Amino acid sequence: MAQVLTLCRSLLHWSPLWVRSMCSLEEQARAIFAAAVEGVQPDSVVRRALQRRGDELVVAEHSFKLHHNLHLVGFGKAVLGMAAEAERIVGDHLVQGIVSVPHGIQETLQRHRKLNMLLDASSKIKVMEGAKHNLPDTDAQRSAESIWELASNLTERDLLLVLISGGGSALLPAPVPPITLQEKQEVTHRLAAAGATIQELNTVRRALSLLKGGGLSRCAYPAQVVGLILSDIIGDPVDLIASGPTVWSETSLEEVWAILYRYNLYATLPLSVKEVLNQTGSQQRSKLKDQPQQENILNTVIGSNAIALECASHKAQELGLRPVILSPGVCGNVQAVAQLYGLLSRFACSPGKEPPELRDQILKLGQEVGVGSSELCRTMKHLEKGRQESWHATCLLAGGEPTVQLLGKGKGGRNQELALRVGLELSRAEERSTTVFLSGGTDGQDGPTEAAGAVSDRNMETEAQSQGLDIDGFLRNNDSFTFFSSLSKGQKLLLPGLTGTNVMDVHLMILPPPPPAE
Ligand SMILES: Nc1ncnc2c1ncn2[C@@H]1O[C@H](COP(=O)(O)OP(=O)(O)OP(=O)(O)O)[C@@H](O)[C@H]1O
Ligand SMILES: O=C(O)[C@H](O)CO
Repeated sequence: MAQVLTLCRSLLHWSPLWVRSMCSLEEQARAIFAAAVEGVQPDSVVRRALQRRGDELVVAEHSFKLHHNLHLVGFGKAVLGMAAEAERIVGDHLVQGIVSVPHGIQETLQRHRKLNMLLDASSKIKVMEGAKHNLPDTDAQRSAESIWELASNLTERDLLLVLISGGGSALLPAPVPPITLQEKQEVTHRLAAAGATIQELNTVRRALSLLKGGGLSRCAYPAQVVGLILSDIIGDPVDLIASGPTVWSETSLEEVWAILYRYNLYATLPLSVKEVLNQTGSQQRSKLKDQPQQENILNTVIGSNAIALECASHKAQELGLRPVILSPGVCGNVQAVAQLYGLLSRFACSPGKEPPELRDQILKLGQEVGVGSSELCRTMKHLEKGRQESWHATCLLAGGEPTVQLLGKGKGGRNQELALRVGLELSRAEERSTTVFLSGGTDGQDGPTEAAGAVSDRNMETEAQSQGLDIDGFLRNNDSFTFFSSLSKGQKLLLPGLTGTNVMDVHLMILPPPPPAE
């Protein structure tokens, strides 16, 4: 008996190694990324969020009576799949629905055989495509008008399910008159081109729209409104994702003007925009009278980067790795982010004790890229333990949306550029680590390329040199896609195809333990 127990213990002890030997670190990294994306698929997030108990719908522990009183609207890049799943769950009580989705998405989903993300031929939901190239256009404006009309005809008997995901702002344009669509488009385009953040952009969008900033739920009053939100902004701010059409928000005019001044737009603003902003103060006072309607609104985040990282963490564990989640809020310059990952790899791979200055460098850099010192200290503790447990590799997971300063004319994306820069950090580090790094966009598309991201490791530079590829030149030209397409015949590219979801980017680094110190 004792022998059997010992055998079982040793099998349990070594099974991770056995599992690991089944596939390379790179294959494991790819499988973990796939699990992150799988966990935030539009259908699975809706399935987790909507519970059906007879004629009752339960969302975030709130229960709603269903009696053929359900209406559905949606806008965003992932809402077609969300709508298909919602209809599978509560379709028998659905009266009507309208979703505003990107131009060409039905054809693309058909092509990728993502049939579960498409509506049945007998669906009660009308699909309206628009916003070519992610820009609000007259098609999207027509969809917004139809959604407005549906919402404004509801009564207190009705329940409006609102499906929201990234890209929703462009798919629901309803400029406050006399602002024209073109004028609104011009303001947002100029702000984006001047480098405004999504938070700044959507703060301005809310002030110029009838439906954003809670306008849709005001319009649906006195119906109950349930917003199911797939987040694509760091920190999951429900008032800013798709510019918060179901979230009561009081526009701070000072903030809006400050943003317009900051990006030098004030002098050249269309007159209509100035007129609307000047009127906003008095409109807001009248909206305040409607405040009790907030009780009719439930907003819940059903998918986010943090959830994707949790799913990735489970997969890593299944593969016998020691997962640690650094943060779902990595932002800032891609160069600083790459340096941070380089330092964390050094930390994990230092035989014995890490160099004395390393901790301080990591904490300092963390501040620049949105990672707090408590998150970093917790992660370093985990990595330190990994150095001692010499048979388990650690899988460090993070997510967010770093930024790239575009100076060149090449083809690339922030994930491929990050993978390239981390590859360089690993190649040029003194420690000979076997760390593998992966960065990928959960939507399956990194910048204007067909790849979602790429994988890199310490051998990248040597391989590039042997193929005559000048890494620094590719970086200067922001040409990471061309680089990875040429390196090892494109084998390091991450090519999942369109995923149908979007919770920003996922970064993961597999850190095998260093050889024991002599
Ligand atoms: N050549 C390039 N190299 C590196 N990054 C690039 C390049 N061209 C574009 N980008 C980056 O790609 C991003 C735009 O692509 P994409 O549409 O995938 O991102 P997004 O704005 O986050 O959209 P989504 O929210 O749908 O993911 C911008 O952050 C831009 O800086
Ligand atoms: O639609 C939008 O506003 C962006 O995707 C952020 O949510």
